Amino acid sequence: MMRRFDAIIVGAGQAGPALAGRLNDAGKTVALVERHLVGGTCVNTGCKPTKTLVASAYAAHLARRAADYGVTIAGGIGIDMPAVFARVQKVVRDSRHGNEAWLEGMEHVTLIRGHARFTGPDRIRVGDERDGEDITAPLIFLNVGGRASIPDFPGVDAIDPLTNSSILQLQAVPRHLIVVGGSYIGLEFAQSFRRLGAQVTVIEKGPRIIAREDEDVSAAIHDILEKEGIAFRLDAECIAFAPHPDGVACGVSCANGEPQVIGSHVLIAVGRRPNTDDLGLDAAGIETDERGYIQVDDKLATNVPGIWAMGDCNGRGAFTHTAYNDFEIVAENMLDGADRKVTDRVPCYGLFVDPPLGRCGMSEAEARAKGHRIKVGQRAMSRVGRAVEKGEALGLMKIVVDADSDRILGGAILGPGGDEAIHSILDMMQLGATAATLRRTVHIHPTVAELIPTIAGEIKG
Ligand SMILES: Cc1cc2nc3c(=O)[nH]c(=O)nc-3n(C[C@H](O)[C@H](O)[C@H](O)COP(=O)(O)OP(=O)(O)OC[C@H]3O[C@@H](n4cnc5c(N)ncnc54)[C@H](O)[C@@H]3O)c2cc1C
Ligand SMILES: NC(=O)c1ccc[n+]([C@@H]2O[C@H](COP(=O)([O-])OP(=O)(O)OC[C@H]3O[C@@H](n4cnc5c(N)ncnc54)[C@H](O)[C@@H]3O)[C@@H](O)[C@H]2O)c1
Repeated sequence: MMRRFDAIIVGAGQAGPALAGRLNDAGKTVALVERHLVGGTCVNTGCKPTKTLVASAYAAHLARRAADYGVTIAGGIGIDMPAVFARVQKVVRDSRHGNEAWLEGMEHVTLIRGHARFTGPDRIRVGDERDGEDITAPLIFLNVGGRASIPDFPGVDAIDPLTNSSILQLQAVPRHLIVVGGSYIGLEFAQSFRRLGAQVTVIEKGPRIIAREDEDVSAAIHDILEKEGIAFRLDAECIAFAPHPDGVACGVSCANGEPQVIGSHVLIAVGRRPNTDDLGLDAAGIETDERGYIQVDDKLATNVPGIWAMGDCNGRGAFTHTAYNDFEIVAENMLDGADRKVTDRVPCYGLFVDPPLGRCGMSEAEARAKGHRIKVGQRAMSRVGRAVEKGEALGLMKIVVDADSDRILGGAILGPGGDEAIHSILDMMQLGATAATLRRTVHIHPTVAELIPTIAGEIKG
């Protein structure tokens, strides 16, 4: 028997449940298929647990620095790792349960647990051949997300490496955590575990960490992390692993330094891959690129009429806010007669090391590469009053402006509250504002964001 719905959504991550809600309100029957945990990556193994861990790590760091503020802590500080992880798990559980309760309250939505696979352009098999069921709908929305990519490093099968998911199951601080990959995932875990007491080495194949950022931003973050005691091995070309009496030997074959790093645990954080390899896309004729990302147009429609792809699996964003924006685009175009497009959004994201990096639009290097003649306004956090008052004056802020039109092209704020303050530049960019408009805006004293109009007035070619 084939159950029929008005719509099928595969994946209860960041776009699927919200779309189910909109369709439900419009009176449509919806099958929402989820094979694992409601909330997907962000809620269960991504944003939420990591930002909760970052908060514990920040508390430990601040406690160690208490004397800088004239505060004494008798007997030193300790880390109760089971309590740290219990806090992480509670935040995750509460969020997941909240999502589940929200879905259960939707009258026309049926949550079906199981793995979904296309058997035709309008039909999906949930579960295996024997025990599964077939469902069909004229509208299908894919929100299948991604997972950690584990390259075929020599020896990787012999060492049981950690990913962003399994590292959250640890009950104790690793003695020496080797983090392979010096980018968003790797650096957030590296700093958190360092502050919670682990020795940490980051191994990166490129010549610098977070290579998507401008060199000065990348260097400032490297410097901050190194001063906290994190070791870096850059230009690591031939990474290989072998079991070792002390845990794991990681061959790094770098140009300089020891050829091996011996650690107790290895976290692999070298990128993500979309969950599209086991979705039966061929049965529906849905096109992907060579890395498995579903090909979509500017309104997130696939090449097959009636099928859309939202979130990480379409390769047009890799963040929770881009997945959610995908939902808004699809829902408003379909239900409200809107004309929203992916290319209308200004790229933005945070890197939640401490101090955090907030980013929007183009980096300086990107703007130059795209042929813009640019001007840049810049200031070190040591010259930002609020950062100095907080005793957190590490980092920098900068604004990139098109020299010909005076339009704001991008911004970076690495410093206390940088993840929040960046929205002041982001919102101006969404409105297509010029640096002159930003310069005339009055911001609240004393804040980090207060300096944004000042910098907009100091831009140089
Ligand atoms: C460690 C880490 C930290 C992160 N931190 C941040 C952050 O601070 N800010 C930020 O914006 N982003 C962050 N991200 C990225 C963010 O988590 C993702 O961009 C976001 O979760 C993508 O949402 P999604 O809905 O596309 O996919 P997911 O959240 O991955 O959801 C996809 C869902 O589909 C299900 N599914 C897959 N295939 C099938 C199938 N065949 N049948 C049924 N169900 C299926 C999966 O089980 C999953 O529940 C982080 C990611 C990681 C790994
Ligand atoms: N704060 C956030 O919003 C946040 C946090 C975590 C993750 N994410 C999302 O998750 C995605 C994946 O993050 P990520 O950090 O895993 O990947 P990434 O693609 O951002 O970076 C991978 C890093 O690993 C390095 N690398 C690649 N292959 C390697 C190899 N063989 N050996 C050593 N180093 C290697 C790359 O040079 C790069 O520095 C990001 O693109 C981001 O969108 C977002």
